[in-house]
Amino acid sequence: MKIDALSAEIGGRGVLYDINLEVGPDDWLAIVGGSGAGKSTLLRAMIGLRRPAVPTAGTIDFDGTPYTVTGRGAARPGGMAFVPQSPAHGFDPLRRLRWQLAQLQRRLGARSDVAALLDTLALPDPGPRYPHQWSRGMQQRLLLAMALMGDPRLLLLDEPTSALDPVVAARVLQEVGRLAEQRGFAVVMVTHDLALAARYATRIAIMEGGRIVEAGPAAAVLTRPATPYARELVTHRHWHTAETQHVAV
Ligand SMILES: Nc1ncnc2c1ncn2[C@@H]1O[C@H](COP(=O)(O)OP(=O)(O)OP(=O)(O)O)[C@@H](O)[C@H]1O
Repeated sequence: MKIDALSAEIGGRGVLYDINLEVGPDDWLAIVGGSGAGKSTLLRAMIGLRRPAVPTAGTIDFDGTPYTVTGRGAARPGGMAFVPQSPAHGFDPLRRLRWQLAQLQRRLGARSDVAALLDTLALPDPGPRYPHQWSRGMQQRLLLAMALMGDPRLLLLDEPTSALDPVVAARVLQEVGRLAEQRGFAVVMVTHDLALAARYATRIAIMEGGRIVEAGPAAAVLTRPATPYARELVTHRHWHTAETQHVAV
């Protein structure tokens, strides 16, 4: 994916300014930054969602198919899957999980082995349960399984571990990494947690005030931060990165 000069606003107020970003087929990009920096807005723009933020400029090219994000009814190409931050935004609360899984399977055709995916993500068969009868963490993992059922080439994760305890979070992200390698998809992950980005991402983009203030290979951003905000984020930490072990800063 290549994003060129993307800007967006909510109710006339700018929330993204001149975003330029590339994600390669084998990348795991972490978008890091404080609350309100625009991380979720950027992720939503990537997948073509035009609410609440409306893109006002820019183009996005995915897999060689450029699409203008500003046009009305701008259609995004297939091949992307999005897992929202809150499971409440992913499920119909009044339908059994089993029914929701079956609907998706029907729509996609039998592209993935659902039982194997559930097993990989340490989930039982949902049986007759409704969404509220599963913990938020289980719901979030089920949304991830459902995103992977469509065999995406790009998986977009918004705060994927926010509902998970640290042990489960590590296991889930490890599985995502394994599946990404096995099935050949790229990952874009929004997170507050720079340690998480350091552990899994190959590239890191740091956002502040709707702008990307720094982006590059994870090891470079973590060891040689060029901007004051990035320096503040990474100072006095010992990071384990996907590329290097024990990068001492
Ligand atoms: N529904 C909304 N209505 C009005 N403003 C919004 C809405 N959603 C987001 N914003 C504003 O857009 C800006 C970017 O928000 P966004 O959620 O993208 O930030 P974020 O970096 O993902 O934050 P967080 O880490 O807290 O989720 C913020 O200033 C936020 O207040």
